[in-house]
Amino acid sequence: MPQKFNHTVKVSAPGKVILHGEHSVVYGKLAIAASLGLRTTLNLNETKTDNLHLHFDNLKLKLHIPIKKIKALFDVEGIPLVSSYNFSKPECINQDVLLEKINLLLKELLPQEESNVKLAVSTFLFLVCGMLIPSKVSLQSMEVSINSDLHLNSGMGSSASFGVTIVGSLMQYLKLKLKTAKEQSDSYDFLRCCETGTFSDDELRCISMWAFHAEKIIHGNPSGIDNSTCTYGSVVEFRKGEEPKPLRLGKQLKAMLIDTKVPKNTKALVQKVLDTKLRFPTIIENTLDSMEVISNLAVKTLKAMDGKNDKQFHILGELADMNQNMLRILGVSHDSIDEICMVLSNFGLHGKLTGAGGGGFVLAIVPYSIEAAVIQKVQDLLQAKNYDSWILDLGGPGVMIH
Ligand SMILES: Nc1ncnc2c1ncn2[C@@H]1O[C@H](COP(=O)(O)OP(=O)(O)O)[C@@H](O)[C@H]1O
Ligand SMILES: C[C@@](O)(CCOP(=O)(O)O)CC(=O)O
Repeated sequence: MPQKFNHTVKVSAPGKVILHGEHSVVYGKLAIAASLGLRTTLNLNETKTDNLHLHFDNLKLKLHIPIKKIKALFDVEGIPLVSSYNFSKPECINQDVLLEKINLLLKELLPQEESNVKLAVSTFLFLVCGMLIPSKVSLQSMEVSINSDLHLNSGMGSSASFGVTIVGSLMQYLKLKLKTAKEQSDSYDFLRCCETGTFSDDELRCISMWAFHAEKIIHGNPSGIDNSTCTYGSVVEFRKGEEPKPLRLGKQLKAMLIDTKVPKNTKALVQKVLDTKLRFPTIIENTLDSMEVISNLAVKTLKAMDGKNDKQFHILGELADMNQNMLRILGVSHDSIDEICMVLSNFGLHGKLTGAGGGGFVLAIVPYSIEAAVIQKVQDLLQAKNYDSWILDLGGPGVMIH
């Protein structure tokens, strides 16, 4: 075990679900997302071992990387990694050049590992290199453990939660280092050095931006909805390129989440929709437009909820059914999703896929008035078909320092 030494940081961030607008959000349409009570947590401890010790529990990965090998990655001389770079502008970093160097290192360190492990490690190294370069804080040995309550590759935003947790931890670490060393750097003014357990609005914006760039490594062309929701938390309206707008709801929303146990690949599904759009532009564009209308109506309905009766839940249910049909047209549903939606509909619940689809999770908003015995019966029936399910609160806090 590496010896514990000096600074420690603990940060967590939630996962997310998309209530309406997955896929259409990629094309600039309105979406609604909510943070989940399930979180990813990172513990960072400085050590004295000349290594970066990585423990990614969900991937059963334990990896030791010599610090000098990581420092060589951001040896900027001769390589244009950075052009007019500053900490709050991650887009200035030459991501392709940095990732190429990281991938070469990973070929040596993880020759046999599957691509999901390599993507997770390269995301981590990208953030360590990208965020530390402009800070002028020299990298020192540390132990980093990441553990998540979320299911990976299932549409719960595990990759964004993972990215936001890493960015939040590195930001908090930098704040501690800069404060201790009183080092002067461009980032010093930007980061609000404080001992409280909160991030400032500027810092949250910066966390979401860095996490968006990290998401590109795993997703290719993300809309930004996942990193925004995992950073800010709450139930939000989201449109690509804009900051999320929290929906102030009168009462806590609850959802049933059902695991199809079919793994999905977000990057491939986003590409599939694009391919279909290129072949049938009018049909797909009309479908995406209809999804925008559904999201707008869902926002209005959510805002009108007063918790007194189920009127708004009926409308939300109809909108969920329509949205699920649109997602079928886009070609991202799956037999298991259809089977689950059928079971739910027999009990007056309205399921739709959440996230990229192709498997992953089905989401159904739970009306306030539904009896616990009915919920139990639905869950038992789903279990009999080998589908696990949970009732979860929607809209908890975003990234947090512990
Ligand atoms: N807790 C975690 N530890 C390590 N890697 C993670 C973790 N969570 C997510 N990842 C990375 O993100 C990938 C899942 O991303 P993605 O397919 O987008 O699923 P999701 O819909 O859950 O975000 C994983 O294969 C892994 O590379
Ligand atoms: C399909 C999409 O709208 C949501 C993907 O969500 P997830 O990766 O399945 O959690 C893509 C995106 O918005 O970047």
